[in-house]
Amino acid sequence: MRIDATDVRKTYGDVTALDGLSLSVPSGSTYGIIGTNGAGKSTLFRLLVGHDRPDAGTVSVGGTDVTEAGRRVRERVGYLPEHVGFPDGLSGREVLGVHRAIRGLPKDGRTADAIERVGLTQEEADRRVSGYSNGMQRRLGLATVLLPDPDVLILDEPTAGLDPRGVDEFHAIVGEITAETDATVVFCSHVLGEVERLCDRAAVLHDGRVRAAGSVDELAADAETGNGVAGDGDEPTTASGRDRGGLRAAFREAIGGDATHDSQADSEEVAP
Ligand SMILES: Nc1ncnc2c1ncn2[C@@H]1O[C@H](COP(=O)(O)OP(=O)(O)OP(=O)(O)O)[C@@H](O)[C@H]1O
Repeated sequence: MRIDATDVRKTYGDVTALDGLSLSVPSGSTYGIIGTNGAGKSTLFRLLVGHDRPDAGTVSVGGTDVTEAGRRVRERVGYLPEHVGFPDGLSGREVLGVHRAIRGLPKDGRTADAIERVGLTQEEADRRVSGYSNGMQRRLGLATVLLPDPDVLILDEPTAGLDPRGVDEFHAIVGEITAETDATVVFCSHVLGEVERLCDRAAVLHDGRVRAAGSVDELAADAETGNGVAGDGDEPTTASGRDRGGLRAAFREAIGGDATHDSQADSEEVAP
């Protein structure tokens, strides 16, 4: 399913979170959103699943306007917010059972499948979530969004706080999903190498607007050759900027050399 956001504006009091943002995510792509803190990534994701409404502009998933038919869209979308809380008294398996029931999904073994898919052991799934580590909670969160076999996955900083093994395992899960299904996967991350590794396309958000978007190769190559901000063309370029960390250059160029944000991106680039 493709995703389109057109001229989207969203304010919270005096704060403009999204300032005329437009973005197109082709069906079946793995799309990385990179941006500075406060760029509007989480706001965009909330609008994509109808948890919030734009002040202006339109957001659609699979051609369906999210503002008009949010519930229908959410049936096909798995959304993992940045912070997920689970009731302490329940086991991981029970949490999944509640999610399955709320979504009206059949009891057909999908809970056990989801547990296995995210790398939780069946024994861990029977433990109370109050005793889960951060990594186990992230895995459980991902399992909840995989339950309905969604057409679209929207993941808000899914690897934040994971140790290197957890990050690798998350990458493997995304790799499996993209290899075995035609799901569209959109996630945001501060780790540019992760976006380069996993995504075919990416966008740079800054101050509530898309500053650059396109195939990862194209963005990286354009930044390296000084061709300026890339458009959102369909064909990747042949030059592979991936090998040379070119996405970092694209990010720098897109946010206009803001020194504070730049150093943050650099430091997080090397973080696991
Ligand atoms: N519910 C809200 N109430 C008030 N301001 C908000 C709200 N949600 C977001 N904002 C503001 O909107 C701007 C964009 O926030 P958002 O959380 O979307 O950014 P982000 O790119 O996800 O940031 P981060 O990388 O730090 O998670 C910020 O200035 C933020 O303070």
